[in-house]
Amino acid sequence: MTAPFQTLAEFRDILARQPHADSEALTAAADRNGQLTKPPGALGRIEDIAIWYASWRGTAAPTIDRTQMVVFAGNHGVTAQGVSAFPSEVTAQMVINFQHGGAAINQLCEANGATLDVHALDLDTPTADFTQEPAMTEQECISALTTGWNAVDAEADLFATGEMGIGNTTSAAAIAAALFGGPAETWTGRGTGVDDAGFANKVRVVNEGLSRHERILNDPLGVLKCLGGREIAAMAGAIAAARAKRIPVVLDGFICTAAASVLERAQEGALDHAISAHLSAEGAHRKMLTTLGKEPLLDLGLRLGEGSGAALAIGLIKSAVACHAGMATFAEAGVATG
Ligand SMILES: O=C(O)c1ccc[n+]([C@@H]2O[C@H](COP(=O)([O-])O)[C@@H](O)[C@H]2O)c1
Ligand SMILES: Cc1cc2nc[nH]c2cc1C
Repeated sequence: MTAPFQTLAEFRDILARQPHADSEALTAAADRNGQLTKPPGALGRIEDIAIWYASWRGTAAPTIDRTQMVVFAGNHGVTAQGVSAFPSEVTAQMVINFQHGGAAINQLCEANGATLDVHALDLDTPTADFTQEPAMTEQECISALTTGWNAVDAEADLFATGEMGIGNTTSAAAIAAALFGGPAETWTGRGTGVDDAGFANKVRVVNEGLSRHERILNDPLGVLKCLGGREIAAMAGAIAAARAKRIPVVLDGFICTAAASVLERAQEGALDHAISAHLSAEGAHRKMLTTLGKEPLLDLGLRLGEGSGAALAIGLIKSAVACHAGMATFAEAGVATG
């Protein structure tokens, strides 16, 4: 797909003109769900997932045949402030690991039947330290959004995204604090595992970022540019591109949800086609999801990122859609209704 925007203002306009769920397909899918051989509601949220999926695909009984996972990687200038338990070199090293098939996400995609694409965004040129200046120029931010937009396979019928970027939990916390307000400490977590002093330092850094960029805090795309990262902008671009193609999206953990939050704050309802895969162990993820009105599918204590939680949730979504399309109705099976 070729990205149809060249400025942040044009991207904002596109968000305002995105397609919506198909209400006829939703009604038809709900009707079919009511006829399937199970007590009403007995498959719990699995039923809701199938109906939601059908409403985005625009047919009563869709199937999932082509699931795409895309992991975006970026480096962060704010790591100069000592915000991570790991050095920045790990970002590029993990990208090589992804390419060689050695990371958790490789196994999770294989196990759950998803293709995996990895996009490394200018790893040799980290974003600027957001305590000093905007993390990205408008052009850099647009370029990252474009990479994300163009990464989506138009033929995919389920799209999942995740990230790799040492330092990006600090960026995600700053984005969340800017978008949703409230004290920095309520949005800041331990990331890869900083100690108490490290946590206090992250809170300081988030607060410095918020003060430095105070003027743009009411502009969600300005927040992305000033406090975000390339992989975060790319995830936002990809989530928006999937919406344009009516491809349902599976969101990963804390950083992915922060990227998604930018879209929701820029355009209410921008995440209606997205489902939260899991509740991350990163402390503020629950608050972020509650604010977005999203209930995560899984709660496994994950804090890996790289799309891992989303890959695990793909199995559930495929199962939901397979039941919906493949189960017999009471009439077909000759089973008596209650
Ligand atoms: O997905 C999450 O919720 C998550 C929570 C904590 C850490 N991570 C991963 O850890 C890295 C960021 O951690 P940090 O401490 O360097 O900010 C980045 O590569 C993320 O993929 C991811
Ligand atoms: C080893 C390692 C793997 C990761 N995968 C996603 N984020 C990560 C951070 C680290 C440190």
